[in-house]
Amino acid sequence: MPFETTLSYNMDPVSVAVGFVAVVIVHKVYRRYTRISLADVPGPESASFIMGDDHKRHRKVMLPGFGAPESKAFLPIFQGCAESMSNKWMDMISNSKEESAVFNIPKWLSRATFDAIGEAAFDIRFGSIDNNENELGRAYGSMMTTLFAAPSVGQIFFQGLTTYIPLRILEYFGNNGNNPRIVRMRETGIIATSVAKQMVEDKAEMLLQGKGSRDVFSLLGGFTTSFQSSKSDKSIVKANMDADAKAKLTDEELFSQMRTILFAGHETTANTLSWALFELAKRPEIQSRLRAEIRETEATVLARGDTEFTMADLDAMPYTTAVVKEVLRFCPVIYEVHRYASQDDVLPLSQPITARSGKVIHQLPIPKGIRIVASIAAYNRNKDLWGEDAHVFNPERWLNGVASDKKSTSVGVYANLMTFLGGVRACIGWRFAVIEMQAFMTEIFGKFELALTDKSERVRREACLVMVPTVEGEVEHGPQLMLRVSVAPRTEKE
Ligand code: HEM
Repeated sequence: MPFETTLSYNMDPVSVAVGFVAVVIVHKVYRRYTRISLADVPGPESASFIMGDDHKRHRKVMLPGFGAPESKAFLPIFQGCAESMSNKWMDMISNSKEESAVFNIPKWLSRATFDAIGEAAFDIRFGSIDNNENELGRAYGSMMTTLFAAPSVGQIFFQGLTTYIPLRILEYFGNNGNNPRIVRMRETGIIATSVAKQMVEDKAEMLLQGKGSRDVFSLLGGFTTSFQSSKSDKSIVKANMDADAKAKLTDEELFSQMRTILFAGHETTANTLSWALFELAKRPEIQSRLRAEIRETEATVLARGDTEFTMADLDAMPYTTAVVKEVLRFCPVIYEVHRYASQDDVLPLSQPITARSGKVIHQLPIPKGIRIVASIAAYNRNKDLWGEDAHVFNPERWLNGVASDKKSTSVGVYANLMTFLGGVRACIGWRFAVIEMQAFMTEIFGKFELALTDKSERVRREACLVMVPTVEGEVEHGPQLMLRVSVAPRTEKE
């Protein structure tokens, strides 16, 4: 990286457990130009950008919406969105002459997960699966590839140069620049804010009428300064009654959080699911085993008179759980994080490394001010943790004890993976994401068989802050993963 003092760090398990998560990971930084322009999308007050005490305050406000019971209560919403998508697929397959159809998977999943985040987080029906007309859904759709895919040498050079340009000039450029990528980012930010404002207005009215439901926002909304004045209203969620006035979010902060949740809460899950479908399309034997477990559980569900899987049903499906964990290990869509050290530090290493000088190093000195690029993907494929076949997609490792959840260097919020990170900046929506994945995987693989196409043989992992599938030579077409989908036959017993 030109002009910057950067440490590229492959997430040694010991230093992750001992120091990285605890000390360094708290302090985050984006390359300034990217940060300024990217802040247009979630908003400058978003949890992704704020630091220190402000960050703690935002986390405290948001956490009640993302606990285990709250996330589990969203299962029927996720199942409904997955089913809407699969009903569309069924219709399109039955109308096709070939008894199968080719779908651009990330586009469908982006629409379905956008509907899911709308309903679960804000109690709003975006209806993207039905008509794909939602302006914000469409703006988000190909945003990451438009902005960050295949940067030219000039763009990379400019990014490096921004370290030396005064912040005010960069901000002016971010707010007024005509570069198509900056314009796109700005416009998406404007649409996202107007959607957030509309949602706040609608929701405020509902909450004040005592119609708040269990969506994340009903919990979040209670903390805003707007609601403080109406504290006497008994209808406002209990959280608001208990909240310390200093802990509340301003309206601007609330809009930023809503934009963060709208974006972080659907593109990550949509791309993770896309990679899941890709890995399974390559492996029909894993699909069959998964489908057998799903249909066996389905038979139990129907026999007891229910129509949908409960959380207990999903949690009692060991193979499906193993596949979900393996997808999250093998395909971490946020593949690296950027931090800087706010103080001198030292990180111990699990294995000594030999420097170019020949000196053997047992710990890594971290000087104040150094920027650290930490690879989540490298941690998730560390052979010491995941076995010699760490580079192979193999759900079996979660069943045969190789990838036991309780490693001696246990880090991360889920399954000892770094996919959702760990520590105070861990993903707030990880439970939400895991349950959403369980619901979508069960719906898709219970009903369909997936196969590769000529185009999917040319899939390329496009690193645009989120790892997005594109096709070699067709990056300008945005997210692309074309898979052939057919209805999975049922045996007489099923
Ligand atoms: C498979 C899906 C997901 C993955 C892999 C993922 C991963 C991550 C990672 C690695 C971070 C830390 C980024 C950094 O600090 O640089 C993060 C932060 C965050 N995620 Fe997720 N995420 C997912 C789904 C979700 C969902 C569904 C939501 C909300 C509904 C969400 C909301 C957030 C928020 C608000 C933050 C910022 C937290 C903070 O800085 O305090 N994420 N996510």
